[in-house]
Amino acid sequence: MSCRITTFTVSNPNCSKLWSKKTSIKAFCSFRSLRVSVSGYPRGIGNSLLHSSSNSRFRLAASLELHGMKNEILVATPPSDSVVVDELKNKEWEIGVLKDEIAAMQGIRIRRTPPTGPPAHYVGTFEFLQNEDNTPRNKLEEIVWTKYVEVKEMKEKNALSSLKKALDNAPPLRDFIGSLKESYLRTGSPGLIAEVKKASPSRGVLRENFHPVEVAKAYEKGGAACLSVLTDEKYFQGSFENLVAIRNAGVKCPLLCKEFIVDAWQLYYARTKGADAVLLIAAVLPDIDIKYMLKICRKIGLAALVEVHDENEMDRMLAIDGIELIGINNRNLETFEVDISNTKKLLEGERGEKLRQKNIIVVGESGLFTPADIAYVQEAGVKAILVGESIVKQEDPTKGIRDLFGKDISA
Ligand SMILES: O=C(O)c1ccccc1NCC(=O)[C@H](O)[C@H](O)COP(=O)(O)O
Repeated sequence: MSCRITTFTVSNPNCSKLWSKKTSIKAFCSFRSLRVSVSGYPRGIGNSLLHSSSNSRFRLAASLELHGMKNEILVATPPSDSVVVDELKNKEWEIGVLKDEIAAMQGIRIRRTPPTGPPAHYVGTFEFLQNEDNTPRNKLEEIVWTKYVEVKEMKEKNALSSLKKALDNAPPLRDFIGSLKESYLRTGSPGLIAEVKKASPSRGVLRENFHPVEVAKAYEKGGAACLSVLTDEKYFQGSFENLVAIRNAGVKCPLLCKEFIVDAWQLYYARTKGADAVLLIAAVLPDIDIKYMLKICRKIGLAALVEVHDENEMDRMLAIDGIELIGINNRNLETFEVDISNTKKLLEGERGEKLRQKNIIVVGESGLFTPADIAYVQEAGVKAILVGESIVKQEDPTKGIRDLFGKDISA
């Protein structure tokens, strides 16, 4: 597929002598990524604009027509010592775009990277100005794009090799799934994963005077089997400091690191910070990533809560071996619509049968406020629930748990 360049200017006088009237530019697209090649360029420099940039410095402004859309592109050639790094970044981005193509084939709508270029704040060889296709289509996609950049930066500060070494000193693992099962047997009600969550994109701030350790202790006192700790800062006002603080405060409930995992590096990071379990979202991760991440979780001892929201995601996860815990989210993370009948819908018929055959524990997630809600999802087949808003908002979260179940589940 080729693209037409409608205008270009060479704006750096230092390199203008390298250009002759004969110079022409072609742009090629593969998987919607862009390659620019230059002909009529002096010999020995090569005809790829990117590769030749190590020998000269110049800027090229071009307006490209791509898929019938105008894209304003600024190609800024950096000093030669950063060319390799930038080319690697571009390659990484191209791989991300390719992965998105594969994910789309599995019905995944969330794109991991902006399709027409790296995010606007990305500074590399290509700097694409914002256009419609480069804007996240919904909040979940925005969170994922932000997380992708965030994780890249974190990885630069904490190499995987150091994280692997740090695993030796990580706090001892607690049995996340075992605790849910034990609670279900003991209380006859779904085991509670109580969420330590200050705010959310759909509900804003849920608890003004938020003291994560106090909330965690109150949940434990109220009979929670496990805790879910939000670690995302930008959208949930959570943090890894909260996770560490709760762990260090002597809370015994196993901890789920509630994070948007887009890279296996995050699994190691979560473990070094004291997590016993992680969340893998099927709407975000293609099957190949889920399988790979499950393998790593097993290797480092983390339990994995695999979250689905619709039939397609449930069927994809039922086809993957080794999943022990599936969460059905009643909240659509693209629209924020909450409907607890989603849990029932996904547990009906063959799907429910298959889940039972595979001994998978199902967790009902989001939008649970009353004993009637708990009874409804339990009747549908869940043996555990994940609850945030209805209990974190209560002045006394211990009492919040009692009110939610309509009974004391602590004894
Ligand atoms: O809660 C949100 O607004 C949200 C937005 C985007 C992605 C994820 C989001 N929430 C994660 C959850 O699903 C909930 O925190 C969790 O299931 C508890 O739900 P709730 O009891 O309704 O607070």
